[in-house]
Formats: sequence, structure tokens, C-alpha cells
Amino acid sequence: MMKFKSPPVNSLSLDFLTEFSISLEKLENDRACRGVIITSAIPKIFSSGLDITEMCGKSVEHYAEFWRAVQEMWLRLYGSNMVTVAAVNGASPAGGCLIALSCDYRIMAENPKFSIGLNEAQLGIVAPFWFKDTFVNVVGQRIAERALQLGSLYPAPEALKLGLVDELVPEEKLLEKASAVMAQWLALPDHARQITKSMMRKAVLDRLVAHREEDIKYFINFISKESIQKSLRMYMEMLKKKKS
Ligand SMILES: CCCCCCCCCCC/C=C/C(=O)SCCNC(=O)CCNC(=O)[C@H](O)C(C)(C)COP(=O)(O)OP(=O)(O)OC[C@H]1O[C@@H](n2cnc3c(N)ncnc32)[C@H](O)[C@@H]1OP(=O)(O)O
Repeated sequence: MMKFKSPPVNSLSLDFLTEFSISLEKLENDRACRGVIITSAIPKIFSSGLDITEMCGKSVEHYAEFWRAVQEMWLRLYGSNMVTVAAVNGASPAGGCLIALSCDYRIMAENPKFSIGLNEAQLGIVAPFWFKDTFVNVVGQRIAERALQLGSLYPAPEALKLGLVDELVPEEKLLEKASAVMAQWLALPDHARQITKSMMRKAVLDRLVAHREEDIKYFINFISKESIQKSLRMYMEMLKKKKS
């Protein structure tokens, strides 16, 4: 089991992403480890998504390093040979949602206050093609088109209806259920499951691998625009104001 613990809200900073990727690599190389359950140690928060401060007012070199780390995390998780189960025990916007979507199975706590989705459009930014592809592979083209354009965050019951998560369980039963699902998936021979998983995900993974440097350039170009920087600053101010 991997438990995110980066207070206050498990934002995906460069350090967090690097540590996450290294942990995934270690587990992947450990023949005794056939599956991983991903959850959070922070109450009410799975992950608040990419750390916005990493995308604000930094150098081009920093943006490149950060984006490469985001790509690396996704390539490792989406391309993992292990069985991956997300036990979503709190809010899961944007990059948090991407992590859940990249797993093989998503179980969410049945709390309508917890929401999940790719809300980038609400921040005035665009979910990259590989976020979009991952989303489409889970919910299908029509639901993804609407959800991504509106940047919708869905409360747990709605997320279930759309197929964004596979099931809801009472929060106190989340890990028990995740373990039961893991046991069910691990009952199959690894080889057949892994080849099937790779077959289903290969095209989407290959697309980023083939365009990785181009994608970094797009990101830098996009995020460096003054209009985008302004949107992000306003969004951060709004988050801070919400408290007072
Ligand atoms: C041509 C096309 C080219 C495309 C190129 C690519 C373009 C760029 C693509 C970028 C993709 C981005 C993906 C992302 O993941 S962006 C991040 C999106 N995340 C969010 O919108 C979530 C924001 N946060 C919240 O909604 C709430 O914080 C949350 C519900 C998660 C928790 O609420 P709670 O009330 O418990 O906590 P607070 O809001 O008070 O937050 C506590 C402190 O944490 C700070 N915070 C929150 N989220 C983030 C974040 N994502 N990054 C950095 N910091 C964050 C918040 O400001 C509070 O800070 P202070 O205590 O200092 O006030």
C-alpha cells in the first residue's frame, strides 16, 4: 500500500512526483510485489493535483524539470505491470484525478462532499492530450468531451454514475474493499493480465513517449504566457481567500 502524506493537501510538487516515481520503480522491480493500493493518509484529501506554485513565476528550466516529472509519474503508473487500485478517500481534482484514472480500478468513499474530475478548464488551463486520453479510456468520448470542456468536478455519487469511479463504499470500509479487489485481480496469472493491460494502454502511452520533448515545449510555452500566469495567480488567491 502506498499512502500519500504531503500536508496540507497532497499537492503534486516536483519533490512529491520524484519520490512517487522512484517508489513505483522500486515496487515494479520487486518481483515479490504484484500490486499496489494507492490512498492518502490525509483526511478528506486524496490529492489536490499538481502543485500550482510549481507552475507560477518559475524559470523555463524549472517548468521543464517539473513537467518531465509529471510525465514520468504518469508513464510509470499508467504503464505499470502491477495491479493498481486507487482507494480515493477524499477530494481528487485534476492531477489527483489523473492518478486515480491511471490505476486499474477506482474505489471511492461514498461521501458526496468528495469530488473528482479534470477541472483544468476552470483554472483557465488545458488538460494535456495524455490526461484527456486517460480520461477517455475510462469514461468514453462523449462524457469526456463534456466533462473536460466544463472542467467538471463530480461528487462521488455522480462520479459513480459516469463510470469515473468503479464503486463507492463507506469510508471506513475503503481499504478493506480495496484489499478484496486486489486479491480478486491477483488471483489471475500475472502474464495474461499484464499483456492484456499493455495491449489496452499501449497506444496512449506510446503517443506521449513519441512526443515527450514536444509536450514539454508546449507546456513551457503555454504556462509562460502572461495570461495563463495571471489565471493561476488569481486561482491561488481565490483558494486563499476561501478560508477567510
Ligand atoms: C495547447 C495545449 C497545451 C497544454 C499544455 C499543458 C497546460 C498545463 C496543464 C496543467 C495541468 C494541471 C493539472 C493540475 O492538477 S492543476 C491543480 C488543480 N487543482 C485544483 O484545482 C485543486 C485546488 N485545491 C482545492 O480545491 C482545495 O484546496 C481542496 C479541495 C483540494 C482542499 O480544500 P481544503 O479546504 O481542505 O484546503 P485549502 O483549500 O484551504 O488548501 C490548503 C492549502 O493548500 C493550498 N493548495 C490547495 N491546492 C493546491 C494546489 N493544487 N497547489 C498548490 N497549493 C494548493 C491552498 O492554497 C492552501 O494554502 P494556504 O494554507 O497557504 O492558504
